[in-house]
Amino acid sequence: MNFVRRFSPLTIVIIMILVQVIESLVLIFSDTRRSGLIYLLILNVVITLILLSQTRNYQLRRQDFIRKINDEAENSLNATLDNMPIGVIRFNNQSLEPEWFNPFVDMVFKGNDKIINRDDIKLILKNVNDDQYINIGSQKYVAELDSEKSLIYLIDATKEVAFKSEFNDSRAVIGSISVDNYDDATDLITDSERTAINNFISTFLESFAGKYGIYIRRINSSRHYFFCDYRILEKIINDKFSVLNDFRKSSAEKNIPLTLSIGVSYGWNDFPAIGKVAMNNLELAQVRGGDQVVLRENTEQARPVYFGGNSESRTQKSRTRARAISTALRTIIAESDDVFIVGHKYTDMDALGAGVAMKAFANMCGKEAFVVYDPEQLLPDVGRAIDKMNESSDGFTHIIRLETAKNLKKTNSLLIMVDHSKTGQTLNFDFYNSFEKVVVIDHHRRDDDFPEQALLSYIESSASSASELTVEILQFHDNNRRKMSTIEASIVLAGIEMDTKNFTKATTERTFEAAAYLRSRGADNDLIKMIMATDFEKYKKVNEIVLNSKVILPHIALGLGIEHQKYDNITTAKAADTMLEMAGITASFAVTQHINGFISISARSRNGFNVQTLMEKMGGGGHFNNAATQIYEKNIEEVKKDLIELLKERENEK
Ligand SMILES: Nc1ncnc2c1ncn2[C@@H]1O[C@H](COP(=O)(O)O[C@H]2[C@@H](O)[C@H](n3cnc4c(N)ncnc43)O[C@@H]2COP(=O)(O)O)[C@@H](O)[C@H]1O
Ligand SMILES: [Mn+2]
Repeated sequence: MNFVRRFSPLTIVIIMILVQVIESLVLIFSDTRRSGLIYLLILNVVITLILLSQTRNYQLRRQDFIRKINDEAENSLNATLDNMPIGVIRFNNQSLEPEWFNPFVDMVFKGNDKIINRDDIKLILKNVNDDQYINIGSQKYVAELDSEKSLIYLIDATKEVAFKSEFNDSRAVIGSISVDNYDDATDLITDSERTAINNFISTFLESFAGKYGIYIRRINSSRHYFFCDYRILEKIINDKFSVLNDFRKSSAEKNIPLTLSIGVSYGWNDFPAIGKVAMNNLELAQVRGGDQVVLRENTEQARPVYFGGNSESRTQKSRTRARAISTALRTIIAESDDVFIVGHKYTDMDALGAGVAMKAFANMCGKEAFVVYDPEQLLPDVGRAIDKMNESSDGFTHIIRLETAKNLKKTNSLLIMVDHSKTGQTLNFDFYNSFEKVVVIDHHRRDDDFPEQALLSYIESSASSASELTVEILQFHDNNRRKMSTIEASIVLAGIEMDTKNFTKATTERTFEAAAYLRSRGADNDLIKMIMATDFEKYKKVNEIVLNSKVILPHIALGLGIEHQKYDNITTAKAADTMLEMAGITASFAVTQHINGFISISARSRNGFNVQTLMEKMGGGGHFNNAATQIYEKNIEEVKKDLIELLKERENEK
């Protein structure tokens, strides 16, 4: 009968009426007495009432049961919310005030002696969007947002963060240390003196390794390798690779002009790749002038980080490298159909001079060569030099416009980039990109953005100019007595004169040797003066900036362009040059609005003041004593403020 309880009262009444009808029919047809029918009716009514009462009891019990289950479920959900190690916060999405939160949230914030408020909600929401860990007290949390329900879930990630940092700390680090100028310093000394220098180097580096717990191995007198994990590297980074300064000072005390170049890389698992990046970094540290560290993680997207670079590049006394480059370049030119030479954007006299010398070199190798310029980016002195070239000889001087060069270029042509090594600075990127074979000859410290397909690169940051480097390469050609005209020699010498400010800056004995060679090829002083003469109006604009200058910090001059006036590169550069000539000034900065809209800084310095790293911090670059940058989307005042802040930071670091 149990199943009957599940019927509804109406169903039971209908069933019982049917039963009554059937029973009545049976009795009528069996001729039974009328009183029997009445008894039967009464019996059915009683049965119906009993069944209805049972059904009602069943329904009531079922509701109680469901209610009880619901109560239990609610209690257990509340207990879970109360006890689970996840914070749940409901907030008002207009005011951001917390409306409800579970005890875990209370515990997180009470642990910090406070109750969660709208500022906490704001902070959490900011970090949800930035995908950051949230620091609350000593713990770290990740937050998930259910924006539809205005709910925040707060998950304790302290252990995860600790594990991650443990994991990162154990990354492998490989480093290579090279002693700069070791060969020059030990060239003309006795064996016992050399042994003393070797001992000094080994003892110093062993004590450096001991201090940090590094494993170090000597490969030869001037080269060491070291291994450690990232935890140790981090300490060395926090000390800003003070090993560089310590080594420079200790060797100076011993009257040995030595510095260190260090290449370091780190990463997971792939040790050969980490080692290779470390070696590339060492090469970069050396070509940037030595006395510095280049650090880059072994990942595709990692960018190099530089430390040091606090001494000017030392001159390589030996010209062995120039000879080797000259030989290698002859082979590359011999295998090419012809040669195109480009300088940097707004090609200057040094770039043009180096181009003319390389054209002569290619001609000596029996190949046709073209120096490419862009009439849209023509500086006045370069324009005058090109006009002079065109006046002389047969009218076709192989100094050609970019558009002509694009048409002449063949699949097997060679591109020589002179006076720059950043693809972003090349005269025209598409033109550069159309070459499969590229050679780089430059006197700037090497940076990233170096041409990937370079077959050969000759970078000597201690050289005065690119023109000087190319003259040396030229001199090592057996055929060097031929194929350089007076006007060509004059342009190359003008290039050296421009970068050395008439032999008063960055000159070495090699600069004068190159100049003597050019003089022997007929370089003409009057011609050079005519080419390099300053335009009268430009001179006035240079003075405008100089007159608007101030000594902003001890020995540091800052000149500003006049508001709403625009200046070209050379005017700004010349103003910085002029300010540096003033008594007591060791660094000068000219800040102007460029004719192309951006803000331009030219920076010049002397006496160990590194303007290159300063300009690098502002997105530019250049040399130790001669650097610049271009800044978009800021005005002169903002740039001036940033520059002064960096200069003050530099003062504090000293
Ligand atoms: N964004 C950059 N990244 C890396 N390096 C950069 C960047 N922008 C500039 N540089 C390099 O910084 C130095 C200094 O540049 P500058 O513009 O201040 O000065 C150069 C020329 O404008 C200037 N110059 C050219 N002709 C003359 C002239 N007739 N008289 C005086 N000054 C002149 O001389 C600087 C030439 O520098 P060089 O090419 O390095 O020899 C520079 O290295 C930029 O490449
Ligand atoms: Mn140049």
